[in-house]
Amino acid sequence: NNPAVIPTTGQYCTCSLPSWPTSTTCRIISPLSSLDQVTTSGRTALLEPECSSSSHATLPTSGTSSRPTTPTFPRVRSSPRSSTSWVAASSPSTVSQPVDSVRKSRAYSAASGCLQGWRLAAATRFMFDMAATPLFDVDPGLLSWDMPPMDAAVAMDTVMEVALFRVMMPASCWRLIRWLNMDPERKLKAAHTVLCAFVMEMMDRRKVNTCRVGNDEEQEGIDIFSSFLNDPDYDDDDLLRAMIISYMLAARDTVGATLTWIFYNLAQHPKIVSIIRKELSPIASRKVAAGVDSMVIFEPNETKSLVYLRAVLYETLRLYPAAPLERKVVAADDIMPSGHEVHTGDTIFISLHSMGRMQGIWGKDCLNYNPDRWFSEDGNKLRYIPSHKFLAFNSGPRMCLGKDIAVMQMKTVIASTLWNFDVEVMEGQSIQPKPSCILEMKNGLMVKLKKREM
Ligand code: HEM
Repeated sequence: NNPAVIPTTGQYCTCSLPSWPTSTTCRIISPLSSLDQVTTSGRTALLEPECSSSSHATLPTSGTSSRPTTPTFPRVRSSPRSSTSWVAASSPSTVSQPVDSVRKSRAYSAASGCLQGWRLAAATRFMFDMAATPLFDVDPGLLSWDMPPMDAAVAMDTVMEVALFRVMMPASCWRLIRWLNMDPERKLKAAHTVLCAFVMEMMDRRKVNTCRVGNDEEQEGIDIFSSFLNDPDYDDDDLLRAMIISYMLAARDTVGATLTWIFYNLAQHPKIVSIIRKELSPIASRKVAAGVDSMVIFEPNETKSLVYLRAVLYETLRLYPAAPLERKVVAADDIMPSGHEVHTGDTIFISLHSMGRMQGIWGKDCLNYNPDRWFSEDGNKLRYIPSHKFLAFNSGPRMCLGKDIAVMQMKTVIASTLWNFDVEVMEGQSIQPKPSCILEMKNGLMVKLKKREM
């Protein structure tokens, strides 16, 4: 309705993600344009909204290969704490080496030197199991004691890596590479084979237990795979397999990356943690009264009504959108509300990462982590924010189909973790985003979990 006017071409915003493409036809267009009208490929327009950060820079216009410098993310300040129950790390699924200071810390030695293996295995395995469960209602069991091989999880990492390459490259380029069977397309092919085998196995395991379900009410509570099995449009196994792989890719790293940013932000905002715990308290008390003694686990239906927790999720996704870059292709010539002309075949990149930090959209405190902004004036209920303003789950007909599942999964994980543990981010880590289609932390996040005394 009131698009931000971005007057000049060729600006590049350094508070955005690193490794973004510069393009010969690089242009800047308002983010509040009508997204429905942009959909299929050709020239590239870079939709890089104005940004409120002081790191905003102007780079030379079209035709340059210059890139913005990587934004510097804060280093985590040290905080003196001694007792450690155990050490955990969330996302990303591939972490190279633990940071030196972390390796030297007491926590690391307490974990008998196997922290790195644990980080890699647990974060990846947890997210994989979590993504697979609503899909198949089959637990792949990656966290079981015998630590089965996780080829499918590694294959998914490869797919995400190559996805970024494909997003940045013109289709003709990666198609040629695919035809020549060279990397990264060759790696993608191998990963695809592994994923297909995994999905086939899960489908076979699941089909054994599947029964037909009828109306919507009966469908409630069934896994996603079963709902496809009962749909005559998906009676082709290849199509079904492709659909399931899409869901796995859409579901795993988005939730994993968001959880990481949530715990990172909460560790710096103890007041917000207290408010979340206050919101959880009545549910936890009921459970304790009913006889739960050690760990209080929050079930999905119990977290539905937790509005403050939802606001925390949205606030995190505003500043750290799991899918930071939307790529759209213009279906028909048009003029955007901002006055920018777009032409059939133009490719448009929308930086959700920048949009979440724009003063024109979120106000003067746009860079502050403040869940209260999501509440109505009286502070009682969540205010309506249109999806074209808060684009983290996309807007229009291609909106995220897993939004409710994602919110439910994240709420249960955060509620159960925060109620039972104090989460402390370990000192000395370099917090940086990773150049990827998903806004993951480059080095993961190391935290100490200490059982709360209650
Ligand atoms: C924090 C969590 C998540 C975020 C931020 C997120 C965000 C998004 C975004 C931005 C898109 C649009 C992509 C595009 O077209 O460019 C999308 C699509 C999609 N998402 Fe999610 N997603 C999340 C979790 C999930 C989960 C858990 C599932 C499945 C269980 C899921 C399933 C899908 C599917 C199937 C699509 C494709 C929809 C279509 O093209 O019609 N997502 N998601």
